[in-house]
Amino acid sequence: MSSGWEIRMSNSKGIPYYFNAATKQSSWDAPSELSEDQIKSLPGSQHLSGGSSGGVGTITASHLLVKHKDSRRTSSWKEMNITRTKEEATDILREYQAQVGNSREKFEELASIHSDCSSHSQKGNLGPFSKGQMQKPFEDAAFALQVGEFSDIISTDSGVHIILRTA
Ligand SMILES: Cn1nc(-c2ccccc2)cc1C(=O)N[C@H](Cc1nc2ccccc2[nH]1)C(=O)O
Repeated sequence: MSSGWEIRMSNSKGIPYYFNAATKQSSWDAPSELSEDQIKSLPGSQHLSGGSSGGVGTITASHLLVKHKDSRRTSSWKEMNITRTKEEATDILREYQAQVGNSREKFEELASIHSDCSSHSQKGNLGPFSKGQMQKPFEDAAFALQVGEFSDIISTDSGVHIILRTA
């Protein structure tokens, strides 16, 4: 007998939630009455990180990148030749961090406007990725996050970043 539960993807938050079509209940957390195996067998389980769509150990994250003169690529969709220093880039990103607080909406707004990554066009969303795909400092920080959590400022060869894990 089906429990009526299914897993859906929240478009506004970009993270999965549990919905029961019979009772119309919805919850960000897995229903306590379901076992791990039952959850993995629910309709929509591919939305769970590590589901069939992304493979084992796949997460989804967004980021806001500020490049500097020592970045691997010193141009972006915004600027042909980025000359700010790493210290200046970090100060800029700290200001964005203060404006974002814990707001995903504000983060996406600022990433869309200010991120020096071409993912700015997707509100900073990089899509799903597994270990071994991103620069190591970025991967380490992103995989250490819980879904919905922001990283502190981290540095890669591309510049300085703030990461939000979304799935
Ligand atoms: C890894 N990646 N994904 C996208 C992307 C994803 C979805 C939609 C559009 C662009 C862009 C990039 C990328 O490497 N962008 C670079 C900057 C950059 N360097 C990164 C290092 C780690 C993670 C993300 C990063 N983004 C650029 O534009 O110069």
